[in-house]
Amino acid sequence: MTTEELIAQILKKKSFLCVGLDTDIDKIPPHLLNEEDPIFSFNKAIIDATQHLCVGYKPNIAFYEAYGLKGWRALERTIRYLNDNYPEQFTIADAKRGDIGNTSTRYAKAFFENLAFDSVTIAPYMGRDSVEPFLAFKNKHTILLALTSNTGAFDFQTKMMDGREFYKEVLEVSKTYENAENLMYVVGATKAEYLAEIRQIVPDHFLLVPGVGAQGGDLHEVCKYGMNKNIGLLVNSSRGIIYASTGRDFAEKAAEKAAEIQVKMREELGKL
Ligand SMILES: O=c1ccn([C@@H]2O[C@H](COP(=O)(O)O)[C@@H](O)[C@H]2O)c(=O)[nH]1
Repeated sequence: MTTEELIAQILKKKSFLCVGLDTDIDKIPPHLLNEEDPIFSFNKAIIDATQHLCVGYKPNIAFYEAYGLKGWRALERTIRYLNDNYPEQFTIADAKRGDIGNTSTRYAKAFFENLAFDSVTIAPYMGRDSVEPFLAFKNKHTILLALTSNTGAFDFQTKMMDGREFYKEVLEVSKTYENAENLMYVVGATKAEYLAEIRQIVPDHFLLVPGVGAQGGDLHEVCKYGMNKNIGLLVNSSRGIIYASTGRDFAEKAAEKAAEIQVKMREELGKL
């Protein structure tokens, strides 16, 4: 999917919500456990109930890898279901990969070609040659961790390096990478006050913002400091939406939670 197509979807749906598919078999409604593939059945119901309220889905790969082959099969079915039925949805493999170039190319093929995701999250720590193999894929997006939502972000990301914070170094240096127009960045909603300075460095790139909902980030603050002329935000909520109920009404309740966020997003978009 191109960035222009993503922006068009946001304007059409008046939403920049991404629903996180962090599907944990211990948290899904018990009646689904009798199904042949409970994880996929859960995801399918959540997707069908929320797709009109959001523009993207972000399965976190850890929740699938944890179940071995069964988990990978559920992930494969989920991304295929999305691409076949809702190709307008922007898909994110939250995998946080990155390795020497030769290996990064294989990761890129796994997520962009084999699984056909639109984007993948990447850790910047190994530098240029670990990121550029992902950027080489046309109309695919590489989402680099910049300033993450967790408290551990202060261990390294905000430390000074050559006169500026490390996360700012990540932003500045990555702009010089080949095909940098295919970059997006992760910035945690819990650190919304940093967004104004981040926007000075990357005014045009899209930001993936996790951390509203269960982690307590504030949507209004994120929009105030992070929105640009093309919106430039994809705000993710996982647990706050998908585990709204553990009963048979789980999909309906998830849609209610997604709708609550979408209403606020519509208001924020109205201010543009
Ligand atoms: O800085 C980051 C980077 C990634 N995440 C991931 O986003 C979701 C958030 O889930 P919630 O349930 O809405 O808290 C999850 O997959 C994280 O691994 C993040 O939270 N922060």
